[in-house]
Amino acid sequence: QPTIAVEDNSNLIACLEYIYRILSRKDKEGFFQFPVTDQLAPGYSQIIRRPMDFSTLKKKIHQEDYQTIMDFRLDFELMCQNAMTYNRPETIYFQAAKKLLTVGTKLMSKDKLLSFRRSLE
Ligand SMILES: CC(=O)c1cc(-c2ccccn2)c2ncccn12
Repeated sequence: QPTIAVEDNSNLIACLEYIYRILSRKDKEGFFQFPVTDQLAPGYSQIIRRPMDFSTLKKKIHQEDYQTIMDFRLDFELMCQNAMTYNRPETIYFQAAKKLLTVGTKLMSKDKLLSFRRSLE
């Protein structure tokens, strides 16, 4: 009776939840908690082709859409880049995105992930 190999993603999900919580708490103004609406940001859905926000990141973690921390990091970076594409550099949204991106990049830096992965071996 062949056993179906089911990936045990529980460690990965616990890691992603931990990283998500740290980053989400950095967004004190709540700018990134939910999808940006065209009411808030005129023309947003025409300019930003792949919207992303913390509520979507969280949903994808629990839907097990992320196979690695790097997959999650790509969506996190997309969320910050969107804000730095739509909003002008002098806006609070652009500056909040830039700060958030710095925190996330440090938290999920390549060397950190590498040493973490080695610690699991
Ligand atoms: C993230 C982003 O680009 C954003 C969030 C918001 C936002 C999010 C929640 C409450 C108020 N504003 C926003 N408003 C206008 C233009 C852009 N934004």
